[in-house]
Amino acid sequence: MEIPVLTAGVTGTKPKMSWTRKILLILGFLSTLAVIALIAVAVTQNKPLPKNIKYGIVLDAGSSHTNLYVYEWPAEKENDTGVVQQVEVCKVEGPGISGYSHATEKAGPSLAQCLRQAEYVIPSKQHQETPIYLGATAGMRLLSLENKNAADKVLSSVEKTLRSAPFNFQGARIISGQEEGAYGWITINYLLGNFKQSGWKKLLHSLKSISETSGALDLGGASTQITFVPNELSSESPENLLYFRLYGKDYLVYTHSFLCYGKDQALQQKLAEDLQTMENSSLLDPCFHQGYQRTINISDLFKTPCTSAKKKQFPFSQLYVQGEGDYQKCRRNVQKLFNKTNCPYSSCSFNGIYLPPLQGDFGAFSAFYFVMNFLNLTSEQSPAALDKVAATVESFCARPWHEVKTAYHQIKEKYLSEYCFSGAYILSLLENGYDFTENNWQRIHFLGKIGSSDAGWTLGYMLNLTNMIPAEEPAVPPLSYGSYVGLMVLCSLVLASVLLFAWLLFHKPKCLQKGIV
Ligand SMILES: Nc1nc2c(ncn2[C@@H]2O[C@H](COP(=O)(O)OP(=O)(O)OP(=O)(O)O)[C@@H](O)[C@H]2O)c(=O)[nH]1
Ligand SMILES: [Ca+2]
Repeated sequence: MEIPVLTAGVTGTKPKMSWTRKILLILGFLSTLAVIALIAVAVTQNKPLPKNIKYGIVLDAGSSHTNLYVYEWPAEKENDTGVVQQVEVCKVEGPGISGYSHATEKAGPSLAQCLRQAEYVIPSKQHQETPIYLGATAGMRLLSLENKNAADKVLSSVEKTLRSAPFNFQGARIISGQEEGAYGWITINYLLGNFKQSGWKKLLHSLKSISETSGALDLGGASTQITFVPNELSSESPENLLYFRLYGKDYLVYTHSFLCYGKDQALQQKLAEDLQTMENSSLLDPCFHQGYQRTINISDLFKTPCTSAKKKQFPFSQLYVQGEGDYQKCRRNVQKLFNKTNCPYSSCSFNGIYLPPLQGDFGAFSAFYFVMNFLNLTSEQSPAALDKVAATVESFCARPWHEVKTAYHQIKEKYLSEYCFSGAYILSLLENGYDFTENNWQRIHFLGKIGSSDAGWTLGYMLNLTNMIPAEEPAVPPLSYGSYVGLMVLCSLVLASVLLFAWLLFHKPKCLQKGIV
């Protein structure tokens, strides 16, 4: 076969460029141009569009107080997981809305300041399209049991105020304990990115068959919720089972809300129980620090449906609580709140409520977090073992009140005085109530926030009401923007190199010919 470059090298005369060579050169040039154009088009065409932000507002009308949350998300990514995030939280001054039972018309106006804050955070041209929801929890559940008329008036007052705000009012209602548990579970799993798994993570999970979702533990002032996906499917107690289809996957979730077992109502229950055996008005209470004193109106103690069954005539109208600071005694005292004698199912938590065997990791938030965080027991790097947690609460309870007050002067006295009781109550609820042991204790992760969003039921509630969690997995491009552009560039470079190589092979330039001759 004749190789033209070698012939040219031997003759030494200036070669005249052949037609084929000219064509190859033009082709090479055009290919390079095409590659450059290809890259330019890929980059410009797929450049993310400027963000179009949407907003949503949820008010969490809890038993102890109301919080207003503002969420935002990019409009074009509505159905993706993990794109909604909290941008603002406003704590409403004063008590929770159920605390306005004697001045119902003041419940709505109490929210005005936080609504103004939301108006400030959300651009005014988007006010009208921003949905606003209010969900009331255990405080209002109790009020409606105690005085339905007052509860309705409180909700009307709240609705009137929310309707007068410039947002798109979507409703103000009491949510059920089941909903509260379920939405808390949705919130944390959405924020942890557990619903939608892509590529390798999905494969890894199916190979190891590990639990894909995290359970949720919520401790409020008036109720507490436990929600998780159990290992075995059981239809023993259908009212505790919920079915969801999210992003193309089925979930059968166990949930239960214990009304009267939030930490404030639990304390009321404990004091009401203590009163039953008292002969005078003075109570030496092991759950408060030595030197701490509190006076409680007996009529207030028995107002709530959580204690009303224990109401009787007492020869005194006020209860004088004196702290004793004895954790072990306090634990025994608190333990009595969990009745484990009767269980009509294969397994129970307490008060005859079905509880399947615990499964997987749990995210524990609200007062679980406030209390454990105060006691420095929330570290994820070195999670404390159960005995260390108990020892920490014990030594905190043993500290005299004057010392605690001086050491933590910046903390509200109401919160500070109750950390000892709350620590003992949390341990009792988790250990005696739900049967957590030293073996699975470290699977509880105490968390206040996930990213910028508070752990709680509100985000899950909004995601559900705005249909932002689809039942089926939305069709998404197989590659992300970055990988797509990267792949385009790589293919183009390979193409260009192949062309260049081919050209060099068939039309070796002069400079490369010397060595051959
Ligand atoms: N230490 C501390 N306690 C708090 C804080 N915020 C609220 N609490 C208390 O923790 C308990 C639970 O608070 P939340 O989770 O807000 O309860 P809630 O939503 O009002 O009550 P539910 O309607 O039962 O859910 C209550 O006793 C509150 O008084 C806080 O920032 N620090
Ligand atoms: Ca709550």
